[in-house]
Amino acid sequence: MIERLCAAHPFGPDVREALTALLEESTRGVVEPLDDDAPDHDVWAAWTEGQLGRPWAEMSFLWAESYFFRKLLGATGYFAPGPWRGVDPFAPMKRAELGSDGTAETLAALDSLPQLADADRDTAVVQAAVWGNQADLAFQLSTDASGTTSGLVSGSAEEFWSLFGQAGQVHLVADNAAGELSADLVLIDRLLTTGRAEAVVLHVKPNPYYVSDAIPNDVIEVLHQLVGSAGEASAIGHRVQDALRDGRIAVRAHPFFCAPREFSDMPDDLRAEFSSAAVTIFKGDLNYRRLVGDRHWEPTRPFADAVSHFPSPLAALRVLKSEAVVGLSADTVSSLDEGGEAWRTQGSHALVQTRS
Ligand SMILES: O=P(O)(O)OC[C@H]1O[C@](O)(CO)[C@@H](O)[C@@H]1O
Repeated sequence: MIERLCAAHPFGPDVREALTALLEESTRGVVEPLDDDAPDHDVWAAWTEGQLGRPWAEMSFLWAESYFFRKLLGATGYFAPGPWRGVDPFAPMKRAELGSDGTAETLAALDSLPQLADADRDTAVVQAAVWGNQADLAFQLSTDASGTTSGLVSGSAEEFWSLFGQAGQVHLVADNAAGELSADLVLIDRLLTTGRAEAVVLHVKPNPYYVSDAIPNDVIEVLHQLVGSAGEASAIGHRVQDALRDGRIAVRAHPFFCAPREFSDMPDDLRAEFSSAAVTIFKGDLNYRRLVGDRHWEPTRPFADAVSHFPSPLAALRVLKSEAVVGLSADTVSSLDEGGEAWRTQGSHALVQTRS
């Protein structure tokens, strides 16, 4: 990742040295404090309490990844006065994905939506939102993911839609930008146009994170792409734009979304927001880890038990890329295990799980 960033940006010696030092620290060293005075310094001081001086190799996966991305931003000068302030170091990679043939094909395929019967259209937008999560640049950098799809290990589009009764405020906790976020905006448009949601809050990351995670600027980029496309993609883009203008869609970026913490530890203000939601939709693998707890659970543990801490009805739409998984039937687990594939981690299986 660091090599890719140095190839993508004309960083000077100071930034390159800071990135090399981060590579050394995170692969062979101990956890060092932040050496910048960014506005989030104090909040990170609390999150790093008791962790400084410990070898990186001993830190939990979730904690280490979040801290790594925070340190990486510090090293690129994201928080410091100078030319790199506020520059998303992952923007070239996200832009390449957004402008790719794959994304263009996905957007062109939206033209078939208006011809579908309502139920089929419902299924199609949920499937697109689930499998859109395959397009994750951090995962592609760390695995040899082939992009093949093997189906849902749990749940269905029908289960997802059964969560929605009377229209209320729906929250969507987004994951990746570009292709995945396009599919999320299509889902949001469906929620609003079918009257299942009267308003939607779209939660994105406050800072660049996990390479391709969406930040507020990515919402604008994806919207431009939709509006500038032809056919149904453009129609959806215009409807989403109108909904942003009249407040039916709000975009928020709470600092907790880049925290090395699970959702059971979320701060009171965020908990209060979710408490008023009719439904909260969680996208992606990392949000799932943070939702059910990033542990080696028995995969048959009921999903409702694992998310009992969460204050609103919820749905998780996720491609499996890491070990944590719950809510599967014993038969599903044994047949997946017998298949001999790395089904939990290779990004070829997905799930839809809900709790009303
Ligand atoms: O974008 P997603 O679906 O949250 O996936 C990110 C996943 O990729 C990884 O960074 C690498 O496998 C996981 O740690 C993480 O859960």
